[in-house]
Amino acid sequence: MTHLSVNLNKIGLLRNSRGRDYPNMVVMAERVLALGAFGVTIHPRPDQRHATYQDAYDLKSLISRYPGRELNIEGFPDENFLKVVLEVVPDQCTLVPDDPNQLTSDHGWNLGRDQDVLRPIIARLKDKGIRVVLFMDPDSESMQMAKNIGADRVELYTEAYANAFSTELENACLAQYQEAAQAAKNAGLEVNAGHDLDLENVGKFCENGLITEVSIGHALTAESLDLGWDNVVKKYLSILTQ
Ligand SMILES: CC(=O)[C@@H](O)[C@H](O)COP(=O)(O)O
Ligand SMILES: NCC(=O)COP(=O)(O)O
Repeated sequence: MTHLSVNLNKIGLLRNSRGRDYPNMVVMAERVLALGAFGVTIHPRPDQRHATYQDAYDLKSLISRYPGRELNIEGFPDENFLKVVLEVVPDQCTLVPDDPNQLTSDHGWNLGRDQDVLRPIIARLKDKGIRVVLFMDPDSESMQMAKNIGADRVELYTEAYANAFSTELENACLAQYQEAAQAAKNAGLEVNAGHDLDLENVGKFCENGLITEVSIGHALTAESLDLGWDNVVKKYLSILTQ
């Protein structure tokens, strides 16, 4: 079984496009929790184009009413982001090496270069009891270093898998991810995954039982335009609990 954390970034994008509080982030979050999702994720970027820092506080209030469910806040650990995370104290914080002007997340950490910067940041978050996840490419060689600098989990960046799915490259690509996931487990890390996962490709990715949690938002929101929000969430939950 793999936990589903619904990424609400695109709810924030739609909300922000009209300058009103509709759709409401907390209402949409509570709907997925009521359906059985394990948690919700937001990725407040420096320009707050979609999820905002205020959303983090609001979702923390919500999740505190759902014992056993989790709030995951993703982002680049600049001082504004860290201030919010250290005040909100989510269950999990996923550190992502994004530049402010990136369209979306498109790479994992280079720990050989970034380890000395990350180590004290990880320690500050863990001192508050926050589980720390590093957003990583599927590189088996980097998993022990992720553990050595204090990470609790890695999140495998799955865009390459999504692109390979249903092509002749799928099996080789999936094997690389499974090798990286096993290397992470061998290093004492749990394994999350996310980016461009969808109803078609998520089941194959998680069937090996190595993935603790997937965070899914973009495709889930787009699929909801055809199938309905609640129906899509139920479909993901059905796939992930098989
Ligand atoms: C880290 C990652 O791959 C996603 O969680 C990220 O949040 C996507 O960000 P956008 O929703 O801004 O594309
Ligand atoms: N970390 C991945 C995530 O939270 C959602 O990514 P996507 O499903 O919006 O591509």
